[in-house]
Amino acid sequence: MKSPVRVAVTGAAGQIGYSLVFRIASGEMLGKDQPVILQMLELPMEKAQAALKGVMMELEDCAFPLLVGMVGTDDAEVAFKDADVALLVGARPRGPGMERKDLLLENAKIFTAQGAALNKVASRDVKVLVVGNPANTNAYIAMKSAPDLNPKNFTAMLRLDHNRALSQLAIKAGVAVADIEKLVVWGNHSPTMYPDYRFATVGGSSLKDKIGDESWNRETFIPKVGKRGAAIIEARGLSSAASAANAAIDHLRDWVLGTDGKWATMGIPSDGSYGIPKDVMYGFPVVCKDGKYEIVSGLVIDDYSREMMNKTLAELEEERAGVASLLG
Ligand SMILES: NC(=O)c1ccc[n+]([C@@H]2O[C@H](COP(=O)([O-])OP(=O)(O)OC[C@H]3O[C@@H](n4cnc5c(N)ncnc54)[C@H](O)[C@@H]3O)[C@@H](O)[C@H]2O)c1
Ligand SMILES: O=C(O)C[C@H](O)C(=O)O
Repeated sequence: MKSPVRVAVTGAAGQIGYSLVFRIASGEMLGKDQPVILQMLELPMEKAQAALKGVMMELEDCAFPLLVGMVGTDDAEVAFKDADVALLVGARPRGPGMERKDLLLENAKIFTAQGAALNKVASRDVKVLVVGNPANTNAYIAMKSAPDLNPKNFTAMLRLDHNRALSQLAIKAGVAVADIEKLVVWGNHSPTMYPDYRFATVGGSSLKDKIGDESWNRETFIPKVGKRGAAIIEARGLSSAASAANAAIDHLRDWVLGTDGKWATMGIPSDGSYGIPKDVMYGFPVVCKDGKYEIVSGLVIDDYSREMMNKTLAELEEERAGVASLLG
């Protein structure tokens, strides 16, 4: 029996949390042979704590063999104590008519405090995924608030965008999602993101050539993926939850267990690759192995792609400037 992994989840009683914690406890994220201890954080308000208690009762009622411990708390230092994995989901979601960046200052304070708590009590190898919006900038804030942890331990969720793009491409090309490889979504988790299938293959040949429709790429595909979150809010009256939880599971599973040479998209602090300034939390194509990610290098960036990558970069830099005063 492997020793248990401590998984912290913030906002565990929220919509995404409710779709997420049961799948973590069932072994879908870290493997069917990996015991887990769930350390769940919720706001100190009575209603949030009562809801968390209810989630924990349901977790108990599932009798998951891999769930060997549970903590429910309103104290970040308790939730993050010795955490090997931390999913930072808890934040205010946007409603109809709002952009993700409207949440910037409101949510920034949460991630400053949580970054500091991770810095203080989490495992030195903790793998952090920020889901709460604006996810890239929140991840940047948490990273900067945890000076004793390796910045590479902090990531932002672009995987939902990656998965959305995969499905749209599969539908357009009439192929199976599972047969598409080498897709990337560059930049920010916002409508400026750049889903890029220039390198994508299906059964080893070019997906771009198979689709052969550049105006669909620019006028339909890119905006559709970029605005999918808003379309879900419009349709459901609530932001995406099950698909977001699913993407979080995919992101961490790939990071921990590896991608077997395949590409995934992760929001990570730039190392300067592709002209993206160091430390900007940006969506890159990565390959994961042995619990580490590496940026896929050597991709040719054409003029249109450069323009798109710069546009999403400019937005991230603007968001970063907007929270600079909080980072001291
Ligand atoms: N990156 C992505 O792809 C993606 C996708 C979907 C949603 N999101 C974002 O995820 C976040 C959560 O969405 P949701 O639909 O689950 O929202 P929700 O309101 O249903 O749940 C959020 C939960 O977090 C809790 N919470 C708020 N502040 C907290 C704090 N400081 N500490 C601990 N818990 C806290 C709330 O009590 C609530 O239970 C939102 O910011 C949303 O915009 C991101
Ligand atoms: O769009 C949102 O506000 C929620 C989430 O980021 C999404 O992409 O579905």
